[in-house]
Amino acid sequence: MALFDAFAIVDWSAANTPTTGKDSIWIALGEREEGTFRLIETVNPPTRSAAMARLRQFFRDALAADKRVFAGFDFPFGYPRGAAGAIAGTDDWSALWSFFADSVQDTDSNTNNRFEIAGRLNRDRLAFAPMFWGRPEFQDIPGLPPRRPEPYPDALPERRLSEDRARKAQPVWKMHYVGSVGSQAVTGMARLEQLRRDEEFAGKIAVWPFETGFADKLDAPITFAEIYPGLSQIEKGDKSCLDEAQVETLCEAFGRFDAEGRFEALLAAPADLQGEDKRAALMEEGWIVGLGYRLSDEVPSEHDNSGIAVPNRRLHYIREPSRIYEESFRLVREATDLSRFPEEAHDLVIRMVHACGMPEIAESLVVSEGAIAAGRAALEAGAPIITDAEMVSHGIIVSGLKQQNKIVCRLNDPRTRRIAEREATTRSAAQVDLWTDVMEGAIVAIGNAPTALFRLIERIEEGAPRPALILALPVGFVGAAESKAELLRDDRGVPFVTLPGRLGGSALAAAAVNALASGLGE
Ligand SMILES: C/C1=C2N=C(/C=C3N=C(/C(C)=C4\N[C@@](C)([C@@H]5N=C1[C@](C)(CCC(=O)O)[C@H]5CC(=O)O)[C@@](C)(CC(=O)O)[C@@H]4CCC(=O)O)[C@@](C)(CC(=O)O)[C@@H]\3CCC(=O)O)C(C)(C)[C@@H]/2CCC(=O)O
Repeated sequence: MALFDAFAIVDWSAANTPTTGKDSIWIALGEREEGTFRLIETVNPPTRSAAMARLRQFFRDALAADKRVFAGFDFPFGYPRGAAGAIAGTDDWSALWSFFADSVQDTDSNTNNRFEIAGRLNRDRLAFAPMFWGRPEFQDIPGLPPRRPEPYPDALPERRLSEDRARKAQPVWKMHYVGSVGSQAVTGMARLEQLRRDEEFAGKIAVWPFETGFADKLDAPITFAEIYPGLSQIEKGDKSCLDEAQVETLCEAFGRFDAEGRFEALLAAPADLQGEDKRAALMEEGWIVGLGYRLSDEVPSEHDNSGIAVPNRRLHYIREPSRIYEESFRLVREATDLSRFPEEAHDLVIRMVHACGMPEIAESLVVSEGAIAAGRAALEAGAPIITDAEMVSHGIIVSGLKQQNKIVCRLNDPRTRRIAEREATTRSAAQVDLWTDVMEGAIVAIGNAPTALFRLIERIEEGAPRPALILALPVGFVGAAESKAELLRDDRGVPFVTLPGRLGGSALAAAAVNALASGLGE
C-alpha cells in the first residue's frame, strides 16, 4: 500500500544572494493518482523565503485535501554524535534544530549569518573541538578557518555514520567549497524548525527517522526526511542543470516506488544498523533515505547496497571541456587571494593555482617587477621558449603562441650527455651550455631541475646572453629551494617568476607560459 499521496523533493542552497539556475534551490512536486505517479511542477525559487512560501502552499493544499506528504531535503538533519550536546546542551536532534532556528538570521534576500554562527560555536561551545571550517578566503570570520585545520580536532567525530556509509557524502562541519553541505544544514534546519513551530503546521509534521522510528510510525500528515541525490547516478540530460534533473528524477523514483508499495523499504532501518549506532541515528545523527537499502533481485542494477537505483546509471561529472575550465577558474578565483598581485599578473597566478590545485601557492609566489610585461613582450616579438624538460615543452599550448614561438629543450641533444659526463653534472644542467644561441631575449621555463637553474645563474654571471624572463619553478628536495633562493638573492637584472621552497614542477612552468601567451583562454 502507498504511504504518501504527494511528494516534494528539495535541492537546498545556502546562497547569500538571490540565485537561480545551477547550485540554487530546486523543488520538484508530484502526486500519486490512481495507482500511478506524475510530476506536477518543478520550481526554482531565487531565495529560501520564496522556497518556503511555495512549500507551505503545497503542504497547505495537501492538508486541505487530506493528502499525506513526503518532503525530502538534500541537507543533513543532524550532526555527528556528541555534537548536539556540545552545541545545544542535549544529545537530541530537536535541541540542535531549535538552536539553529533561534540563532540563524536569514533574510528574504538570502543574506544570512551562517559563517558567524559557525565561527562563534568554534570559539565558545566547541572550543574543545573547533570542528567547523570553510569560508570564502577573504571573508574574515573570527573562529572559522578557511581550510580544514591540520591537525584536525578529534574530540568529536568528523562524520556521521551515514556519511561514512554514503562514501561521497561530505562532513557537515565543512561550511564552504565544492560539495560542502554545512551551510545548507545550518540554514535548512533553521527553516524547517520554524515551519514545525508554525501554528498552521505544528503537530502535523514528523521528522524521519527521529520521530518516525525509521519506518515504525509513518502516519503523520507531513513527513520530512533527509535525502542525498549522490546515492543515485543521475545525469543532467536535457534539463537546464543537474540540480533540476536530480529533484525530478528522485521525485518520480520515490513516487513510483511508493505507488508500487516499495517505498517503505527505503525508510526502514537497515538490518545492519544496530545497537549504539542505531540509537545515535535515531537520537541525533539522523539517516539518509535509501541508504543501506538492498535492491531486490527483480531490479537490475549496477549498485551495491549503498545506492538507490534510478533509471539513469552514468556517473555524474562535468564533461564539457569549456565548462570544466570555466568552473575551475571560478573556483580558483574564489579560493585565491590575488590582492597582493598587480592586475596584469592575475591570469598567471590563476593558471598556476589551477595547474597544481593549491591556492596557497599565491601566498608565496614572487613575480618580480616588470616580469609579466617582459614575458608578454618577448612572446609578442617571437622569442623562443627554452625549457629544462620535455615535460614542460609538452605542457605548453602551442595554439596559444601567436608568433609560433619556437620551443627549445636540449636535454636529449647528443651533445648534452657528453657535456654532462665531462663536467660530472646532470644532463639538465649540461644542456644550459647549449642554450647560448637562443638565450638572448628568450623566456626560460624551468619546471623540474634545480641544477638547470643553478647553471643558468652561473651562465648569466659568466656573461652569457640574457633571457627576457626566467620562470624559475624547479621542484623537489635537493637544490630546488636553494637555487630559487639564489635567484631571489640577486636576479642579475633579469625579471623572474618563482615559488620559493620545494614547490614547483613542470606543470606549473608550462602553466606560467600558457598564461603569458593566452591568459585564461586558449
Ligand atoms: C634529481 C632529478 C629530479 N627529478 C625530479 C622529478 C621528476 N623528474 C621526472 C623526470 C621524468 C625527469 N627528471 C629528469 C630531469 C632527472 N631528474 C632529476 C635529475 C636526475 C637531475 C635534475 C636536477 O637535480 O637538477 C634529472 C636527470 C638529469 O640528468 O638532468 C629526467 C631528465 C630524467 C630522465 O628521464 O632521464 C626526466 C625529464 C624528462 C623530460 O621531461 O624531459 C619525473 C616525471 C619523475 C617522476 O616523478 O616520475 C618528476 C617530474 C617533476 C616535474 O614536475 O617536473 C625532482 C624531484 C625534481 C628531482 C630534483 C630535486 C630532488 O629533490 O631530487
